[in-house]
Amino acid sequence: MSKYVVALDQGTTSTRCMLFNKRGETAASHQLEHRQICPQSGWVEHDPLEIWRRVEEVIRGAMGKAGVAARDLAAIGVANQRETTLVWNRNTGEPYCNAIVWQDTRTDLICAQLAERGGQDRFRQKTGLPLATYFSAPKIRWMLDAIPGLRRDAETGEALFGTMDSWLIWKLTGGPSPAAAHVTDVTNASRTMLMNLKTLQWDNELLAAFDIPRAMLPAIRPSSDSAFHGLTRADGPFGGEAPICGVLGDQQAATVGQVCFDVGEAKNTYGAGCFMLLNTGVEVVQSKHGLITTVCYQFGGNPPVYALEGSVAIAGALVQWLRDRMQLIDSAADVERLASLVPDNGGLYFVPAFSGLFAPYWRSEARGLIIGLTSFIDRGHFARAALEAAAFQTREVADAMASDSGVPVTALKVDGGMTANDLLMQIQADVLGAPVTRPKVSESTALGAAYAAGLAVGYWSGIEDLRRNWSVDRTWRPSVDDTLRVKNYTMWKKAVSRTFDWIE
Ligand SMILES: Nc1ncnc2c1ncn2[C@@H]1O[C@H](COP(=O)(O)OP(=O)(O)O)[C@@H](O)[C@H]1O
Ligand SMILES: O=P(O)(O)OC[C@H](O)CO
Repeated sequence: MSKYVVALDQGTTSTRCMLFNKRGETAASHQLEHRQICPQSGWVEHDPLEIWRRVEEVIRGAMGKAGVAARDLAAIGVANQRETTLVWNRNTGEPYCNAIVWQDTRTDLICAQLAERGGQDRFRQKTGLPLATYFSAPKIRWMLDAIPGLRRDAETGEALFGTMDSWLIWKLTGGPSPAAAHVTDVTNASRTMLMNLKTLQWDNELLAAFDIPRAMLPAIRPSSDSAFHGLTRADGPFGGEAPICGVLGDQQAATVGQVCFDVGEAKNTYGAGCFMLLNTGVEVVQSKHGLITTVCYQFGGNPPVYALEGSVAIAGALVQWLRDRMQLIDSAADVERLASLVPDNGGLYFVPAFSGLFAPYWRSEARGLIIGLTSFIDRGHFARAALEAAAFQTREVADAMASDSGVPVTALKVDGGMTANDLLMQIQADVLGAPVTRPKVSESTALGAAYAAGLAVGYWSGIEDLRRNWSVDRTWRPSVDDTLRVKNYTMWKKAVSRTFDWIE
């Protein structure tokens, strides 16, 4: 019997490889960051070959720490930053350019032109998404327009498009050998703006509207698939053949890792951004309050399960910005120590609209601001305001979820890199006025990808097995009164309104 299921979590800021046992416990883990490339204002890129090298290193690192070989693995699951767009050559394996990251706003004009007919919600009925720079289709279109010869290669199928899952699976299964798998799963496909949410197929009307050739697109598969997505190559980083049977966008993976399998169950993940997903079952529910509709998961031949999502572009990325660009702190963890030096924000609000504002506003012309500056403000207030920004943005999407579902958020399951920050967790409970619970395995994204893979090969027999694995690490309860909570949130909303209409 195989000992472990392995998960790759290719995130916005870093890549992890984690091995899990049957109880969902971590047997080994290895993680590496990659560069955030910002060539001009509003542009964010990743180097696909650098990310592939990180993937190779973390796989070898985690397998080495656990002392296992490919034959010890029951299955492989992949979770990935969603929407980030890559195009590479099938014959050479060379990317045509850097990946355009989900936070990148260069496609503003493409989106605005498409919205001239039908408005921002022109494709929402089919895709669940507003026309926004966030999603893949405008990014593919930008590449097709900007890179000489790419459209010709795309039309013949020599140029391949993929989100990060497709790229990594193609590499792991031997690309550029002709046998390499060019696939994606329904959750990742639902973020491209090219898939019809109901048919789970690429949609001709959408392809025509964005002018994207079908020949460059991957095959769409279930998230958990016993007829696996591909077999790893013996000469690759796993050092042997193992089946890739689980693929999920990272936020959907975290929803699975947090065992939100019932309608009405939700989780919030704090990574580079912040993403709250609410399981809405097998029905497509359209939001009236600025959320998006997305495929949550599809296990084998079962009907897909959908979710409402509140996507916040900048959360942990703001902490990283304080570290790398402002050099206010040496490590992300330092922000907690600095923020703990002050009892409150001292009247300072930091709205990190670096990529415009996502949910619930969808304002691409907004830009970040810091407001409330007085001579009293010091570095501690900056750190505190940066943490509060994640908590206030989460409150806004929680309010939108409550309005859409008619049920208030009375408790929140959380995970992701930022939840290591205990002060942030207390701030979140205070801002929300509801308890916040972190599970023992806070790497829910990797765990969810492992679950999808393990379910496909019978390593876990069903979702009841997975539910038994979930347990509480710690819960934070609100510690401020309602008057203060309302006052602070009102000031936050006022600060947000000042970011609007900044870009002409
Ligand atoms: N102790 C901490 N306090 C605040 N933010 C943190 C802390 N540790 C990590 N982060 C932030 O969390 C993010 C990393 O979380 P992770 O879940 O790995 O994200 P991703 O999947 O986006 O790469 C980074 O943006 C980092 O700045
Ligand atoms: O890499 P993360 O965890 O910040 O997640 C990024 C999201 O998938 C973007 O939609």
